[in-house]
Amino acid sequence: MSAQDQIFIFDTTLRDGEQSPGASMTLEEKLQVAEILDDMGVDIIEAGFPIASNGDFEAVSEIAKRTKRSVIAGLARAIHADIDRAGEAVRHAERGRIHTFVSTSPIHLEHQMKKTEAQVLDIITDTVGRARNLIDDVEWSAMDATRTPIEYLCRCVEAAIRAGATTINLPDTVGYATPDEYKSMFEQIRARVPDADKAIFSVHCHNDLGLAVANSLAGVAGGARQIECTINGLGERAGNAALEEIVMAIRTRSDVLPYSCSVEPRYLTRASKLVSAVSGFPVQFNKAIVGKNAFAHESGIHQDGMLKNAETYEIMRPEDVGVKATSLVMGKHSGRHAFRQKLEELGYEIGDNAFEDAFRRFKDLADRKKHVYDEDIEALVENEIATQGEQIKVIALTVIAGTGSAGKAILTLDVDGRHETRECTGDGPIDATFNAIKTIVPHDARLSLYQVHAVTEGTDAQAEVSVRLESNGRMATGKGADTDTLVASARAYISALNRLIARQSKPDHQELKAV
Ligand SMILES: CC(=O)SCCNC(=O)CCNC(=O)[C@H](O)C(C)(C)COP(=O)(O)OP(=O)(O)OC[C@H]1O[C@@H](n2cnc3c(N)ncnc32)[C@H](O)[C@@H]1OP(=O)(O)O
Ligand SMILES: CC(C)C(=O)C(=O)O
Ligand SMILES: [Mg+2]
Repeated sequence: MSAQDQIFIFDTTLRDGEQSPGASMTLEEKLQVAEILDDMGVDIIEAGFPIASNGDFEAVSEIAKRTKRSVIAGLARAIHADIDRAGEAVRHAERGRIHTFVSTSPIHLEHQMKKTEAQVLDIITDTVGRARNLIDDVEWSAMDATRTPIEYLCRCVEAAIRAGATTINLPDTVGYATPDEYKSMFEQIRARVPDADKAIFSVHCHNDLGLAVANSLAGVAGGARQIECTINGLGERAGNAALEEIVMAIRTRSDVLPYSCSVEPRYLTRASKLVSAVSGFPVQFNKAIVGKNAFAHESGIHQDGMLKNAETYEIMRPEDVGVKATSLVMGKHSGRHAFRQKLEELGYEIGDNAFEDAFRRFKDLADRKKHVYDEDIEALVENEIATQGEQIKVIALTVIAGTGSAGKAILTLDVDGRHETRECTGDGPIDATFNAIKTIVPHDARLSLYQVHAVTEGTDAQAEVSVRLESNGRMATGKGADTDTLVASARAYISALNRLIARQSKPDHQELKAV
């Protein structure tokens, strides 16, 4: 690959990213972000806008002093005081850059700058020249370049290069461009501006129409070799192009994007988490590369494919971006292949009939529960194993409970293949349920333990109930799990009762212990 195919990654999380309303970071937080950006191999870190406040100045200066590898840039308007302040802030950097910008579009010139085209051309020559007197590395940006007539933009770029700008950034400030337009803008400027080859061209895209990454790559196809982007796509309004998406697009599609960049992708997940934590902006679950679901699969057909060969449904390896492993999330869309794999992971080997029963109960559970955790599956399988071959089974339970009346339970049990239903009251719904059991299966066992605990967190968590029954010096403990505590209680009671009955049919000399 030739040197011209190198893409320079310019991260502006600490400047444009911080401009997101509510994303302000403290000095300490900015230092942490700068450190990881430097470690991951970002070429240029835009550390802030030094004239904006003393805090911003201090952050840029500190980052400039501490950063080992990356170029440190400070932003400045086309105003002497801004440029001098930026120069002062990056003075201590191994490699510093002043990034100065001015509007070029008619709407900005008329309404914001209140300047003519000729005045702005003079300002460019003057301010880029001033920056260049302070430092060798000067970037000039044409704010709102994509809404600027191409002839005038050519003259502005020419003036900036002539005054000493080494990087020319043509931002899509308001996220208005389409990929073809953006590519064509770079092609035209590079073809028409004298000495265009003396500068590196740069893209800076906003995501107002969701095109920031596509536009950035289109700009590169048009000849740009620097990409300005942010971690998690943080930035003004809908944000900037996301660094992690750019880096992984270049790596993953090297067949059609023949460029190299020096960012080590293993840091991407860690950087994303850090920026999310310090900015307070959560990362959406389905965000490309760094979203919680970017390497997670729930549907059976995809899980089946993943188990056979990960490339069936994944175009990147999770470990390449710092994610430990693909996760096969168990849920209502999962199939038998994934369920069996999960059971193996959890250390269960069960026969085909028990497997089918457990799978059916898992599907029922997943229909009722948003997240099915490993603990849920463990509870379900333990229950399946424990109740295999049992004489009595819970078929249905309806409970009426509340203030002002006794609890009522309508219970159907399968006893040796016969379904029997009884309605009973009690001191609360659990007492009513246990009374119904006693009515269907009369017995003299005493309840000596009743315990409930939640298998996982959340209001839809499964309850795991333990029940211990004692009779004639023998005891048996049963467990039941369900999202409904009352159903879990009935199952636990029945499980204990089945065991007690089984034990009572064994010879007397066998000592019975709690299971
Ligand atoms: C596309 C971008 O992301 S641009 C960067 C945006 N980022 C920020 O604005 C964050 C930091 N900004 C700030 O802290 C403040 O806006 C400051 C310190 C820069 C300026 O504050 P103030 O002097 O109070 O001005 P205010 O912000 O109200 O208005 C901006 C002024 O800068 C002018 N201006 C805007 N861009 C430029 C530019 N590139 N070059 C020169 N002047 C500019 C505006 O025309 C306006 O000037 P006016 O006061 O003569 O009308
Ligand atoms: C300051 C410039 C580069 C900018 O952020 C933009 O135009 O979006
Ligand atoms: Mg911007």
